[in-house]
Amino acid sequence: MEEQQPVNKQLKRFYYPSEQAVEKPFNWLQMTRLLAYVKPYMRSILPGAMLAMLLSTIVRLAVPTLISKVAIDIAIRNKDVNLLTYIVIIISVLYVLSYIGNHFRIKLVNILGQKVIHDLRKQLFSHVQRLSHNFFDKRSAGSILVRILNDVNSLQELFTNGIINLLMDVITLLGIIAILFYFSPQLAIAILVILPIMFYISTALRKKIRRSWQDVRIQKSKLNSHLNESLQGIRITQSFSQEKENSAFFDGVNTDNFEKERLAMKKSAYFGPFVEMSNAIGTVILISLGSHMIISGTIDIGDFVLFATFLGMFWEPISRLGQVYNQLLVAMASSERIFEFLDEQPNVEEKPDAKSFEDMKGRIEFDRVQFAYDSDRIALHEISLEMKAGQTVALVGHTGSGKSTIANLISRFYDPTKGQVKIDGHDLRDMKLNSLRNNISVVLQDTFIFSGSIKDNIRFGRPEATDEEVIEAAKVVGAHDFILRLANGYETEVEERGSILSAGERQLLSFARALLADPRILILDEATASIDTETEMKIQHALRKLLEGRTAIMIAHRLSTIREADQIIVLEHGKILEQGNHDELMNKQGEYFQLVKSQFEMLDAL
Ligand SMILES: Nc1ncnc2c1ncn2[C@@H]1O[C@H](COP(=O)(O)OP(=O)(O)OP(=O)(O)O)[C@@H](O)[C@H]1O
Repeated sequence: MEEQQPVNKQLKRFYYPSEQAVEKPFNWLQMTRLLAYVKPYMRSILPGAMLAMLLSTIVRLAVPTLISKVAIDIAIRNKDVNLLTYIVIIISVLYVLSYIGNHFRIKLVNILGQKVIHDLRKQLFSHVQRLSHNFFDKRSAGSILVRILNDVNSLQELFTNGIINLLMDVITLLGIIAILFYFSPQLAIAILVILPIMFYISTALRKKIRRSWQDVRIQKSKLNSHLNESLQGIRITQSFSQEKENSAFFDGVNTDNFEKERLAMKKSAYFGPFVEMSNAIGTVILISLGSHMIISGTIDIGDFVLFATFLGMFWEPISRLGQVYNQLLVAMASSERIFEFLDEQPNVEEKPDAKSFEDMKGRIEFDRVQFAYDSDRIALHEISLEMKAGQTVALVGHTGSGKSTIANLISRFYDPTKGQVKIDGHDLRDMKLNSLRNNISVVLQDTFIFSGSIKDNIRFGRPEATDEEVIEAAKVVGAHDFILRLANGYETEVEERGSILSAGERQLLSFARALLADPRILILDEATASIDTETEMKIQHALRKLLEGRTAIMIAHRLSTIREADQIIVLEHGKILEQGNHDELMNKQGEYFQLVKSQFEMLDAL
């Protein structure tokens, strides 16, 4: 613990904002929305589960009543062996029914819970997938993961056991109270008078216990976050020899976790004995008052046995009700977070009457386009440009000048705040998103390789492509040779992010992927940055092939890739400074000329 503080204070690292409240006040509206997920199963699973639950509850109440009021008070008192035999048979049949009822209740309720969770997770995932880039800009992947996994999981308990248990417990409690009052209102009042006091104390105790377990959960999530971050950044940690600091921080979080868990256990340990004590008080009242009542003939021995049995059965549902209440509060917080995601609408929306691109040519126009990611920082200032179909256009400029932003607007990952982005004369906002994006391939510097075979990674954009087409695409971009050198060639399985491949190899794979998808518009965002100059020379030819007949937007710092472009657009602070081909811009001796000069000076200095 001591070691953790200085590390934390000095470094301002490993900052994990606490999870939002783990529980929220009960909210009917939200509960109704949550319960709507059970609706599809109202006719299939739910009636069976309810029936099974009712059956086992009735047996639970009927057996003690039969034993006390019929077996003891009638059969035993009158020494009626026949009646006793009947009762034994009836009770046996009831228990068999209860067994069957319980079996089906547990089975059906679990299926119901799993189905609801499955539906909810499916809906959440497909909704999140459709959200726009700005949604992902604002959130870490980890926090989205937590909602799709943990928040949905925390609803599972409510849907599997919670709701049915709630009904079962309420019915059991009301049943017990009704039976007790029916047979002896006086004794019932005497025993149940302690109920509100016990209920109050147990609720207060539970609240404390609940808070402690919330602390444990928050601490656990910090532990998870740290573990996750540490494993992801292990290479950097090792290369900067920060293992000791990292371990010290982990020790701190781990110890905190232990402390919180110890505290929660300590508080929880009060609850069991408290329930026993409540039982004991009830029993004392029952024995002292009940025995007097038997002697005075106010009640029968059977009533006494009935009260004693029900008293023992009373606390279980009460304590479980508290548990369901906890589940409800946790579910409120989780469902609030889930609904917040589900209510999020994509910023980039498709109009209902959106049209499809028929045979896109690839002429791109920006008509006085202004764009800002945040309202206070403008990334593009009313720029106008035209990229003719089939042209290769290089976007050049300092870091942060707006090159990737232009590419993002062409793919319509964002909509301009002012002006229009058009392809073949159509405003992108009037077109179907799929029909636009099916015509565009983007190759980024940090290309993403999915887990799976090399072959399937190449055919990512066109899953129906044949093996021959995959190999042909790899050959054209010069990836074929290195793929053949892998353990299983095209069938080699790569892990998530393709860490067994070098950055350059991953890049070549993404070229093959782009070529196979055969887009009309190709965006290469710093795509050749990870490839060494020699390989780049080799693939220049492949690159030309890749660009052939398509409109290509290349974002590059390297002169060799830029100079062959038909058009070079020089950007600065979101504005176009210069435009033209290499020779024109060199003659102009402006910003581009300076950029080229500085690259040569840098090379000379080496
Ligand atoms: N997702 C985002 N959210 C908010 N601001 C962003 C986002 N992406 C980029 N920006 C900002 O927009 C401006 C333009 O960024 P852009 O990525 O277009 O630059 P770039 O020219 O491609 O830079 P680089 O050469 O470094 O890739 C920068 O000021 C950047 O900080």
